[in-house]
Amino acid sequence: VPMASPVRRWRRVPAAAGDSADTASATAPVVVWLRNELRLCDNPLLQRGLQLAKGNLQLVVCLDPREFQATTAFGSPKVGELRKRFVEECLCDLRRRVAERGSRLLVQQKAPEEVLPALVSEGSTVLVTAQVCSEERAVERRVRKALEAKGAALEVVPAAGITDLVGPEELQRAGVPSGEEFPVIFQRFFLPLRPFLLEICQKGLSDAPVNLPSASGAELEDEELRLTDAVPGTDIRGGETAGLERMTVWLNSGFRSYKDTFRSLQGDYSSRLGAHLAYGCISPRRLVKEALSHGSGQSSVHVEHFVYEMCWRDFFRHTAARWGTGLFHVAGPAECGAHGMSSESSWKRDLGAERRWKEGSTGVPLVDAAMRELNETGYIGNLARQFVAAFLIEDLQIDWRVGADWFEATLVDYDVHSNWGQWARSAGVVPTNEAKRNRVGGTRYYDLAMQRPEVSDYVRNWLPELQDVADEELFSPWTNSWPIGKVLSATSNGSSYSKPLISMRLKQYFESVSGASRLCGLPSPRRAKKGKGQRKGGGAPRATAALRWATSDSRFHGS
Ligand SMILES: Cc1cc2nc3c(=O)[nH]c(=O)nc-3n(C[C@H](O)[C@H](O)[C@H](O)COP(=O)(O)OP(=O)(O)OC[C@H]3O[C@@H](n4cnc5c(N)ncnc54)[C@H](O)[C@@H]3O)c2cc1C
Repeated sequence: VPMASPVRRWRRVPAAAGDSADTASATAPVVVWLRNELRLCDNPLLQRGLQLAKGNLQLVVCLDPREFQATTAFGSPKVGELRKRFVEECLCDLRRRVAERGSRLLVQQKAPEEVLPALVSEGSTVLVTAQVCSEERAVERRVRKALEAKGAALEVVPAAGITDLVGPEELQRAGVPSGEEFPVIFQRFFLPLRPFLLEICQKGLSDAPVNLPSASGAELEDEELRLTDAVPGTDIRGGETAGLERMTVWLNSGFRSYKDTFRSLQGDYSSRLGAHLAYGCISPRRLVKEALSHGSGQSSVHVEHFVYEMCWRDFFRHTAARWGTGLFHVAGPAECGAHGMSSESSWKRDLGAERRWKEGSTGVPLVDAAMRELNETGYIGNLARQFVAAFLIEDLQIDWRVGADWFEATLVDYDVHSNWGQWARSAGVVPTNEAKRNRVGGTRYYDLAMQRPEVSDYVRNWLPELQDVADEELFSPWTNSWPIGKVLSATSNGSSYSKPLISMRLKQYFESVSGASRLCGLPSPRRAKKGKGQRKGGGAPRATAALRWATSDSRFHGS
């Protein structure tokens, strides 16, 4: 199982000729410290570097072991194998694009506060994009201190136009308060902003620079990026080149029916650009601008819905800034406790149930199919994210952060703001609107899935053991099965499948939908053919190393 066997893919190589100190430029280098803006086009951070640098610009990425080799507070790898591979692809692409323009991208597997001071001299400036979450800001503080000791400065460039669609300036223009006053209800952000979006998104877009000033003076060895063992499963390729290609293909294909398809389970139903947005291979403003001006400027429900979803991404970034570390606490931000939303005592820990949820062996086919897809490909669509979250939270009543943590480990498009923000919403520990509140505890997301024509194919595709199970048993295989042990039960075709880990309420729900399917022909299950792409089993990725964040910075500190 590829995910269970981490491979060492980063190999040190000797420094290239010309990298040594004796070729250092007399001018203090300007360093662009890239984190989540791994692109050359539409990159105001890079533009700022070009503006400041007098012939000596160094581009650097630090693969911080506290992130790339660490386990989380819940014991998952902080970055799973599939996301590591995505990042490698991003860096290979960026390195090639930078080299074509006469410079180089330095990649180091060390903490930035070790790397950056070694690149600067007195009077140097290091540029970085502003971030709002605790771990990122803690690293920034350490870097600033280390740089100051060398007479260099850290300049934090606003995120609007780099990683975010909008910042305080654009919010003010739309009459939306920012910072601590940022609205907690999405519509109060989106509706006033929408009329200004096209104009905002046209700002600051630029082609990739034709040339980049050479980087001299760096005394650090470069590290070769090498993709060794391919990790199968995902069709998401990292890098600016792949991101821009995917954007073009998407805008000319699936995008045209997005509102009808975005909550599907199979097929080309959504952009799959989340990972490129998360690592900044493409600019969110570019994507929204291209979406809005696509099809000769003809806006449609599909364009509108896509832009609406893109704004959710920004909404979570601004609310993360508002909630601070409260977003990572089990009861949510303190101000929500005052609303009586949730308390620590209402959540359980059950390692056995957590393991079965993670590996996709809960015995509930819809949930298991989605979890196996997630483990094998690093991706599931929005609908599947919603119902597996609802299952962990509502049915198992497990601490919602176990789920957020597992998504952090497994999603290729993991984004701290959207992930933790969405999980907190699903758990009801941040204020939500009435509609979302009513959904919590309901079967809305299972209903949406069961109405999808592809739902049976989806389950059979990811659960080969149910391949030949009769249609009327597919969503509730326990109904006609024979118990053969504590964990396994035999299905009517003789293969084994987990006994259900499920509340009576949900058990009855799946029995009734299976019954409805028997009686009314809904949801019209069809049998999928075993094809080449057929997945086998799931399997949880293993932690790659035991490094942890210093507890003082931990997102779970004090929770
Ligand atoms: C429990 C849970 C966890 C999630 N974790 C993440 C995460 O870690 N990273 C992430 O990018 N999204 C997350 N989402 C939101 C959403 O499900 C994904 O953005 C989307 O499914 C990614 O697929 P796509 O790129 O094809 O999106 P598309 O549907 O094509 O949308 C385009 C882009 O808009 C943004 N977007 C779309 N829907 C949402 C949304 N509901 N919230 C925030 N942004 C959105 C994403 O950047 C996405 O790539 C989560 C949702 C849930 C319910």
